[in-house]
Amino acid sequence: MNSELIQSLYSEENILPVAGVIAAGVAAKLVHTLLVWAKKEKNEDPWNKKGFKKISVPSGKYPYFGHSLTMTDNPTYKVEEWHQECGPIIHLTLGVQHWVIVSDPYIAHELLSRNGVKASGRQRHYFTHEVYTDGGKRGVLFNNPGKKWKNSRGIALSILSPKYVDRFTSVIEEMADDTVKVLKAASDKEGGVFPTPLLKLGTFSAITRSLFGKTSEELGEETFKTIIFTAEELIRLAGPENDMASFFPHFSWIANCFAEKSSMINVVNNRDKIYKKLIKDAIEGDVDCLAKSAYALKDEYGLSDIDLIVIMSDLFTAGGDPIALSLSWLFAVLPHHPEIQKRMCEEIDAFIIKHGRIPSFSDREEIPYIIAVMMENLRFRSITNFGIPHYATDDIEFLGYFVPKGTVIMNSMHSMHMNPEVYENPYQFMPERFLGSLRSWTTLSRGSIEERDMYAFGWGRRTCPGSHFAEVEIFNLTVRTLARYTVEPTLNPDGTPHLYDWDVVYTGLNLPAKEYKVRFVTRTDTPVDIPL
Ligand code: HEM
Repeated sequence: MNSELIQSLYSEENILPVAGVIAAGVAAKLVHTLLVWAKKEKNEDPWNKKGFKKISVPSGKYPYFGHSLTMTDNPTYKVEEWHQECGPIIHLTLGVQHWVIVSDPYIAHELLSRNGVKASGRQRHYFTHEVYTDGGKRGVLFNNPGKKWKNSRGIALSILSPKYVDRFTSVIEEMADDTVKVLKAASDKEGGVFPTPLLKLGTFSAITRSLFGKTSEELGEETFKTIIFTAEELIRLAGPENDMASFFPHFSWIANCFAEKSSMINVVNNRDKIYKKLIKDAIEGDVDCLAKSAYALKDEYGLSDIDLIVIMSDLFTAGGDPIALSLSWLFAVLPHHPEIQKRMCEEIDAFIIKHGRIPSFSDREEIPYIIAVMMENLRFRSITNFGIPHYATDDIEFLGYFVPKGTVIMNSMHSMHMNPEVYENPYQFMPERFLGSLRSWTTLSRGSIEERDMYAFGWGRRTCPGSHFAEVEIFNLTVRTLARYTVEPTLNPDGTPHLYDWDVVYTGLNLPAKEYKVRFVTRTDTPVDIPL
């Protein structure tokens, strides 16, 4: 939550404008608003329904503004604190919105998966609902469940399934090599590199190649930049800061002054123009790509050209950032654990000695330690705060609790992955905890709760459809880096290592690593030379 904006809603400057008459009017409206709200609060309290357990309300709740004034700029840590105070299920209020947040996987499963029919909505947000999905009519990411969403998600699940994605194995491997090459060159040039931006370019390029048959170079700098900018703007505009009226509807007149309506319209216009051309070029071109497959399925799923545009934009937007952020966390963590890195390199070397080549994704069972490190990395640094919030489209009764219709339901991803009831020594990076767990991320995230041991891909009917693509990309970039290089701390002027602390930057939906630098150092102990 943007605390400056919230503070400004509270500030005298905003609440009592200078002109006396306006001030009186505003004050009267404010009093009226608070009276109406107080009366409503008193009359109806579904949160204290008889016969149900009460969901704990953390400290720091103020009249009307609820917890919004105590929610810090980094809600991940604040929510973790609140879970420590109140337990694994908490009830926050932010203005008129009620949020239930869960840090226990079994409770999340009961609420979000077993009650999936009622708990799989997306909240009405001015930008995502009215503008981006054209009134809730299109796409996968922000659309509400219904026939259109089911069919859009059906197409996404089909084209992102192993059957389709594995057609691009060699392309994804080649593109991973390109990214590794760029990282190494940047590291050599400056004596260290902050990998996130280059990883983003690499993964966005792999996605455009798989979706539309064109790499970033083939698309041209201008178009590639516009796609990335559009995706990043979209994520920014989808944040709660841009929907203050739905938190504080009585103050929508102030919130409207802050709303960036023209940016919202621009983003959607850009989206339509770019993706229309990308899809057209893809279906007319000779190169195999996922947009072509989606186009071929379009009629069967009863979807129009504009539906396809929104689906493609959803996939690009949801897919690029998390892969790069997760890899960036891995490269931030590895220099702190040379013993882990050594074991990863030894495993890759043993595979290369046996097979004479770098492992492919289909060889994953032969390199179980690397698979365990990738899992531990997703657990140790969740790349989203709360996944994508769900919304109760009906009243839900579960495990003796009652969650009223209209509640925003979230899984506190970080708190869940750091829950000591679930993971031993959760603050330690310990890949061993996942050794022996060789199931793919897709099987894991869609499997039974008893079999799940990592929760990064969300819940129930809305589970991430891109988990296979993500796993293949992260696998290839990890293996193809460590087959040639180790990830080392940068050096201080006196030659001593400079290890960066790892910390997060809060950016709304995602949790990237704060800027750090590492060196990619050529290994001298590889069994054979694997040129790039
Ligand atoms: C490490 C990488 C990734 C992580 C951790 C991740 C995580 C998530 C999470 C937590 C959700 C929300 C699930 C929920 O609402 O319960 C989600 C949704 C989604 N993800 Fe991913 N994701 C990743 C990569 C990808 C990729 C590569 C793609 C596509 C190419 C993708 C496409 C989507 C889409 C379209 C949705 C919306 C699904 C819906 O609302 O029904 N994701 N992802």
